Amino acid sequence: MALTVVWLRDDLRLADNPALHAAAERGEVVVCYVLDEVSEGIRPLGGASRWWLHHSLTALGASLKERGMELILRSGPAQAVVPRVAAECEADAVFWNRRYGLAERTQDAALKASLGDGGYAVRSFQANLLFEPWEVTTGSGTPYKVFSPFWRACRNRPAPRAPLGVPGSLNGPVTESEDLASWRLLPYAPDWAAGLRETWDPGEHAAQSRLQHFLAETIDGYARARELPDTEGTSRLSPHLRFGEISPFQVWQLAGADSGTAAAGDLTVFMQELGWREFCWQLLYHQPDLATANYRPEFNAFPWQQPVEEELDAWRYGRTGFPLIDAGMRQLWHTGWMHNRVRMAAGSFLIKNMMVDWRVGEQWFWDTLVDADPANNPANWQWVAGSGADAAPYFRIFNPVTQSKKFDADGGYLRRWIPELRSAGNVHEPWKEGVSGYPAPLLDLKASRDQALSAYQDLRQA
Ligand SMILES: Cc1cc2nc3c(=O)[nH]c(=O)nc-3n(C[C@H](O)[C@H](O)[C@H](O)COP(=O)(O)OP(=O)(O)OC[C@H]3O[C@@H](n4cnc5c(N)ncnc54)[C@H](O)[C@@H]3O)c2cc1C
Repeated sequence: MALTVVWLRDDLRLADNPALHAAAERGEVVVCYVLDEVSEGIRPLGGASRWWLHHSLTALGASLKERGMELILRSGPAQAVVPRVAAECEADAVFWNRRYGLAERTQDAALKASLGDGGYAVRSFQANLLFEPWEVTTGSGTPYKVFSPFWRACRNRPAPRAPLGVPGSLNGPVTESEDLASWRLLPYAPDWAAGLRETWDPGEHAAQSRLQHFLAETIDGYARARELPDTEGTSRLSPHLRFGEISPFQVWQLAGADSGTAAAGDLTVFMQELGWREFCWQLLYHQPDLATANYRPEFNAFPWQQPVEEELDAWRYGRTGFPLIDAGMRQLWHTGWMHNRVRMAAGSFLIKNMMVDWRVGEQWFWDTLVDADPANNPANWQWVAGSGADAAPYFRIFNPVTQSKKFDADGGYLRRWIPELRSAGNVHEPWKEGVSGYPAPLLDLKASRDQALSAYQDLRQA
């Protein structure tokens, strides 16, 4: 009897899981997840992501149990652990869905070779991106560096495939599994995850409900509402997509099927956001050190300032004295998520007003976001810095006051996240009236903006 080990990674779902589907079609299945915190080059998860992973694995284990299956948990170097699991359960095949980071691809290629040598059938599948990064290239075969032509080229390709269902039947033997609690993915002493628990419900069922809710309630008006941090105007699918609890194919198809009711413009903008996700991943595929190296090497000469720890903490914990930045950073600290417009403003403030290297902010987001994504996070930080592909122009410095007046005119978002400002008259510029208990501005917006502009101009002329 054929028996396939399905090695899950960033694809913690049963539906639209091509590796699982193909394995179930050939015979018995063992589903396994490996916590690999030791293999070289694999970026260790941040705290919020570890919290998410724990709950996502719990949800997946429960879904498998309903079908009479066990989720097999192992830790250690995947290179050794996966073959061991395959040998223990006397499998004849190992399947997985593709990953796109260099260290991950290198690991997968080595495993494919060694398992193949050992007589196993090994297959990998496209599951987590709508378009394989190597398939979308310019006429001369090079990767796209600008989003719009990249996305146009994607849209000119055959439409993404229809998603697969949950395999009709799943069965297979049980082999030894580690205890999830022993992995200590959840924070303890202190337990800082109360806000995450209040806000999120990880797992495939919750991801599906969130998508349904978004398409029924929120997609109408998305193009405008997505800019307003005080509105639930976006899908909040990002952590579910990050951990593969839902696939982009499922989102794509359901959103497309909804086109009868939603305005075409809203759908186009939403699908374009999924396109940005594809774009970030193709950037990472072609520049694997996206989280550590400037995409534009001329930025290597940028005069970043050595951050003062107290000032950095003021940014991290929402005490800069600029309400939009503080509201965003407190939302992030409490819920593990921040609205996109505020992410851009908070990033711009750190990089351009405080002149701190974008990598410092990227690492903080990596630790604190539940959707911390190996491609989206560095690509967006580099976009804000101006050092990335198709990046914001160097002279674009978000003014936190103008931004909050424009996108949170009545101050609802600011008041929600900054209790000190709840009864302030001028919530956008509290320093004008002096609100007790709320910090004075960390810096002079105009002087810091001029300083950044001059540094960016020097860089251009160099
Ligand atoms: C400095 C900075 C850091 C960021 N870090 C991350 C990160 O680690 N992980 C992450 O998923 N997104 C990141 N983003 C992009 C964006 O802020 C989030 O994807 C979005 O806020 C998630 O909310 P949502 O699911 O409601 O988005 P929606 O508006 O509903 O969009 C749907 C999906 O499209 C994708 N998407 C949307 N915007 C972008 C974008 N700019 N780039 C890439 N994909 C996008 C996401 O997968 C998102 O879930 C970052 C943006 C900035 C400015």
